[in-house]
Amino acid sequence: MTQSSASSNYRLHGGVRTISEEKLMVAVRVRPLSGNEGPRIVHVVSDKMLVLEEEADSRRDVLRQRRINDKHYIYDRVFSEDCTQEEVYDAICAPLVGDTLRGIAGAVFAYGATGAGKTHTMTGLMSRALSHLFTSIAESKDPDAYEVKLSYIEIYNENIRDLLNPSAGPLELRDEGSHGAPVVAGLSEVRALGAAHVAELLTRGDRARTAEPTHANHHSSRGHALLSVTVCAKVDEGIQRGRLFLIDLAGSERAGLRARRLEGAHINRSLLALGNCIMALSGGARYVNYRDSKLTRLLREVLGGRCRTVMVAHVAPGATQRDTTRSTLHYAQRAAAITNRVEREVVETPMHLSQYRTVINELREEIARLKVKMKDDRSRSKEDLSKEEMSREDAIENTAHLKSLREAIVSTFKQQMRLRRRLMELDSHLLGLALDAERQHAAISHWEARFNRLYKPISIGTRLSTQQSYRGGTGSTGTSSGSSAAASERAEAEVAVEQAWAELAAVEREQEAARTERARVERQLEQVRLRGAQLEQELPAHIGNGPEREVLALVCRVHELEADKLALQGERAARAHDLRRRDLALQRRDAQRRLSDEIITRQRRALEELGVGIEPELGQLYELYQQEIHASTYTESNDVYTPPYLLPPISASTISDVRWSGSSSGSARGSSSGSGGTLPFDARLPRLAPTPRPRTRYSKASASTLKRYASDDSLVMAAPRRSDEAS
Ligand SMILES: Nc1ncnc2c1ncn2[C@@H]1O[C@H](COP(=O)(O)OP(=O)(O)OP(=O)(O)O)[C@@H](O)[C@H]1O
Repeated sequence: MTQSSASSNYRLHGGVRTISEEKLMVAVRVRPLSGNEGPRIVHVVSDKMLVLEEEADSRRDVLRQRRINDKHYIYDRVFSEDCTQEEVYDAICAPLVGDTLRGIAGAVFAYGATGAGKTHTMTGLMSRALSHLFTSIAESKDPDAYEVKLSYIEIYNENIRDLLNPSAGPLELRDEGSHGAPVVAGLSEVRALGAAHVAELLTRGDRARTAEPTHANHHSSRGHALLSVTVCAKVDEGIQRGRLFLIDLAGSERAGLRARRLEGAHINRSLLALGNCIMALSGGARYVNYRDSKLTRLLREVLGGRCRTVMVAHVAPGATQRDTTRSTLHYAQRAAAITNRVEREVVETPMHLSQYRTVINELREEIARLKVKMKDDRSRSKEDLSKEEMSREDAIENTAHLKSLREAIVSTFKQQMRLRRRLMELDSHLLGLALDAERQHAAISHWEARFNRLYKPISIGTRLSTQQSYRGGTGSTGTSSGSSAAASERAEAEVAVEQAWAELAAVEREQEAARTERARVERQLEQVRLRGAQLEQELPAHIGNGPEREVLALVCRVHELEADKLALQGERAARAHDLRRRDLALQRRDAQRRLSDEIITRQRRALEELGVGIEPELGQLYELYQQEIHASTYTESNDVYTPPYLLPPISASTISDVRWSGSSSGSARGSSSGSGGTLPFDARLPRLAPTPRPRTRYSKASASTLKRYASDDSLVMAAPRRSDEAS
């Protein structure tokens, strides 16, 4: 697998073609009755209809009243508790997998109250969809033409977490791109190698989800989970991109434990925003406010966008759930009125900036040459025509020759454009691979810093054994003092690092293959260019007045338009690339800051354990640092948000020793003025630990890469060199 993009786009754009306008498919799944939820009030009548028993208004004629009040609901599909996971998959998700392979985006989202069965359904769909996808690819004509990538995020307390890289901090959601597409900056997209690999990734992601017991569900998901599967395939027009979004929403819940109020409020707020979007879209509103929550911003394509979307509403059948069931069924009915414009997406491959420039320059040169020839020829042909009358036979012969010449010129031009595009694709691919490599280095670096050790090699072939010398490592094995959490984190680190090395090796192999292919295409392009030049040489002698000249002028115009188009694409690519570069830099800063936090926290603990006082100025710096972190993690929407990175307060005893009250309250925003602060600097303070030895492999690689970023406007980023790594 390869973790690739520095950002993931949740909106589809590029060369798209509308397939059809379609209503959302709405299905309802009723889960089995559980022991403590009263008598059954939801009855599945058919695979399209269910009945919700309502309470009788009066005690007289209860049966009659009930019949009047009971409400019938009709949906595209209703699944009773007897329906298997397989049946649900076949009915709603299997067709979307076929679509994904054809470049069409599809989505399934599970909706409903807590404990209604959303995660149960989505877990079944996710594993089946991915194994179906890989089977279909394997059975296709050209399995190698496909590439599958996964990203998996959770929105928890309005923060976006990368479930495939949970140690990364909260990710930023940006509106960018030509359509204001929401982009999750810094999200890892992992290239999936096969069904088994995907199963492992999903397990890893699911383990990282936030779950707590609630009154209705002992393992309740407390955040919304969005799995995005992207399938790219090479087609004649460019790269066809199909996407499948599988979304497990958190369930709404009435106010519960104090500790859960915050997350409950966030869940309810985002679900309310989602409900509002559903109501607005189903009512045909001209303006739909997606901006009220991150969830709705991310689901913009899924609701009222370009996806073929299925909503699976989940209900519990018991009487105690009547209100939530009614509300869920109501929203599901409204959602059925939403229309999406389903489209097939073929994106032109993003190109490499320097390549844009080269191609544009070449095109402009070609245009200039053709124009000169036309000009020369016009004057000459006028002279010629005035001096000598061309025989009729010659004229016919010339016209025929010119026609075939013109066709040959146009054909070589097309070939050149195709080969140039291929070159750009390869450059762009190489650029992506370099970023992939960088990302793997960053992942290894993260774990090495986390455990202050160099990781042991893994045996995944001869290639990796060359890395052994570097990774022989000096770090301690870091034997944990028995904490099982620490042990499991270490085990996770081992697996993550092992995968990172394996991916690095895969990336290098791919880089090699891409370079070979690039050299081959370059040779081919040179031959075609020579041929084109020869054909142009023939032009002046044969061109005449009239329609031929017009056609030639048209060829020039086509060249000009192509050049203009490329110039525009180049600008767009430069902007996109710049953003990716900034994302990577931000990620680095974030990692550095975490490391600083860790160092400061440990040093503070050491100070406490040694019972030494700290000088007031240092105390104030701690306080300032804490406030800075608080300010930078405090977001508008999180008015009751607790920043995750607060450093632990210094214990009261240490503080009282120094009569400095700065952070003794433990408050993130405690006063830093201090009441004392008169104690001189304590000579027993431990020295700062020496700066951790930089990981040569990563630091050098990143330094050289960043330097290139700064100085080289060609935007080509080289993968870290082996010589760097070995040192
Ligand atoms: N169709 C079903 N058949 C059998 N068991 C089910 C079914 N649906 C749900 N369950 C069981 O009901 C319990 C609650 O389901 P689940 O965790 O999927 O609910 P949820 O809607 O995701 O809840 P939350 O929003 O709190 O995460 C689980 O123990 C699950 O195994």
